[in-house]
Amino acid sequence: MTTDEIKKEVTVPVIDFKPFLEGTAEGKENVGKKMIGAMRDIGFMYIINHGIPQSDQKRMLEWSASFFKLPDDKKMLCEHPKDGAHHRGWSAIGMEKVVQMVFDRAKISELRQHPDVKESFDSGNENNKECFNIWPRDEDIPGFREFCNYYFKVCETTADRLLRALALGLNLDENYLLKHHEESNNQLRLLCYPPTLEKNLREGKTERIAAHTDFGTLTMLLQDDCGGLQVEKPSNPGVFIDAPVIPGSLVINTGDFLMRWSNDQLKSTFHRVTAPPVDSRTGISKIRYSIPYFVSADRHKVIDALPGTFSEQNPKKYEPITSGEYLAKRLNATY
Ligand SMILES: O=C(O)CCC(=O)C(=O)O
Ligand SMILES: [Fe+2]
Repeated sequence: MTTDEIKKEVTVPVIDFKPFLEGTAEGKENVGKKMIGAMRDIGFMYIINHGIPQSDQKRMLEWSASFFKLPDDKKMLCEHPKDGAHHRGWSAIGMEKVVQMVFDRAKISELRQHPDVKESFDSGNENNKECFNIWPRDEDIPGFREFCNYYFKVCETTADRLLRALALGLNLDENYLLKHHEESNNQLRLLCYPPTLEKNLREGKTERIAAHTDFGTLTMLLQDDCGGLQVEKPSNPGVFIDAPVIPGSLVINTGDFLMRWSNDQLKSTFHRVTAPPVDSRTGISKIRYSIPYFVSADRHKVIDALPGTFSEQNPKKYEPITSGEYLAKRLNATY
């Protein structure tokens, strides 16, 4: 498929990353400008020709399916800690409720009465001793840990390239954003949404993932062919458009931290997962697998509004902050 053919079908822009990978100064800057344009307009984009082999994407989805098919007693051995800040390991259905900017305990409990119908498994940088990974036993799923770590690294390389493109698109030094992403604080999340009654999803009686924004710098999402991802129209709050599956692509979206860092010039947009656009004959939406990779900045480096995002007419809106301070506040409200 070419970008022109895809453009007719979708509203979230499709950006071809190939010119960046080819490496000419002009090609790299053009891609960066398009990405920044998408982040300013809608906060979401598809990236095609991002450099992650489709065979790796396919294998990661297969490993994810194998993991979620393990019996619960095996998955319990790598259970996500109760401490909300340690985002590693397996979360059973109903453990997590995505809660948007609510910090009041009573209110969070109330919202959790309608849990998101999903299971997840989180892993991160294998060398991080503080926020260590929590794996299933190797004998229960041999090769899983190795492949997750491999795919994590592949995503890391791609994330670094995206950050370089974005810096160029902002007329900054190519390494400007990378210098804030040296610790690899990223998170690989395997998600499994079990078969669910479409009627309940459409009527909002159950949620796959409720409308939310992501916390960090940016998210790179791989989705299987189920569908159901929707993105809020910035021009029309409350109205969501479908972000249909484009095989082999990555869906990239701005996170809240980058929005703040850009003095709100780049949008972190609400998105959710609901029933796929087309009704099935059974009335039951098939299982959905998706794999977001959350890119986060170094925890202890202070950020202030990016150069070029503020002026006398458009002053800085926020105090300087570290990513650690910012994320701690957000994560504690989710778990
Ligand atoms: O499952 C999806 O496609 C979306 C996941 C998502 O938005 C998230 O985990 O933040
Ligand atoms: Fe998200």
